[in-house]
Amino acid sequence: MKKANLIVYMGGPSNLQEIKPFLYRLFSDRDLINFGVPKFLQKPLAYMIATIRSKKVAPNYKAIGGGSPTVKYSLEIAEAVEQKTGVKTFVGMLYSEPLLEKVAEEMKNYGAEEIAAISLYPHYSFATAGACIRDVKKYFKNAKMVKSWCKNPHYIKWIRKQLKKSIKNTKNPYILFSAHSLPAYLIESGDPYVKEVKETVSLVMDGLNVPFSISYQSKVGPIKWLEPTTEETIKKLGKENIRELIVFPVSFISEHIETLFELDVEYKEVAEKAGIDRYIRVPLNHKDEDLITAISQECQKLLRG
Ligand SMILES: C=CC1=C(C)c2cc3[nH]c(cc4nc(cc5[nH]c(cc1n2)c(C)c5CCC(=O)O)C(CCC(=O)O)=C4C)c(C)c3C=C
Ligand SMILES: [Fe+2]
Repeated sequence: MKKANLIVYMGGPSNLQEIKPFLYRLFSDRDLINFGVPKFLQKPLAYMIATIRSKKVAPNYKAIGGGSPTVKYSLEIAEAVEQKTGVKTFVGMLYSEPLLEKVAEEMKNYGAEEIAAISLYPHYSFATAGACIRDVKKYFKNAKMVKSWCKNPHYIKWIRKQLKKSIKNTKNPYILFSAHSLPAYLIESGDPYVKEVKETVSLVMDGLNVPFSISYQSKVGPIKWLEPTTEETIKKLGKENIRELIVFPVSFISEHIETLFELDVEYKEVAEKAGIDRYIRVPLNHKDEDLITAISQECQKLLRG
């Protein structure tokens, strides 16, 4: 049987022209965001929001080089996983090129019969990894799926290693794990995302004697999202006399708009205004051996035997 790995993710706009179609696909996905309108209105509403939001966020994408590095970095991860596992590794995105729909055709032409699919979200949420699994199953009924990999020892080691490097020359550091937010209605319906983020953080902090907490960033629109927000938490820590703040973007594995702009530009300014002298945002090295090993191991476990 011919084996293949499939890496699935949300994607990102690689240039400014791709922002609107990316946002349209994203807001059309009722599992990612349910506006509470009848199903037939989701797409027209998504089109309206994408039209307005693409203009709002274009300057942010311009500021980080004219597009998102997400697709490029995901392809680099796939290349490294292919080398490590010796198994042909494909990348399919839900909301941008290379669209999963087309990649599934390529995989069928390749003759992939036994497929291990993994999303680049380490933590399971109905909205993210759940949506990836849903779409993989549309094309490959028998694909074996990694649901979540938030406790993989190499993933934990990857975070610890980067954190230790960032803490090295500090005196009284405080670590803030900033996770992507989720609409509160998802958690109320039993979504395990918050629980899984806490599990990762608890494994990472085991034996590290540094104060820490978790906050949530990147909420979109007027509905209720997870709390506390990263912005409010930074302000609060400033008031509590924290002067060295280490920020780790915990639900992400590579750099993108929300690390390079929201954390590095917007929240850096918030921290400065809050009186924090050192604001250290931990970089995400997506090519690191431990991260590649974590993803490779998860795929290998499914294809073994
Ligand atoms: C509207 C609902 C959204 C939910 C729910 C959501 C959850 C969620 N997203 C990530 C990871 C990423 N999100 C990224 C960008 C992004 N996300 C949303 C919306 C939701 N995300 C939007 C509208 C955007 C585009 C940027 C913007 O307009 O603000 C990205 C980066 C994509 C890129 O540009 O490269 C990532 C990565 C997680 C982990 C998550 C919940 C667990
Ligand atoms: Fe998002």
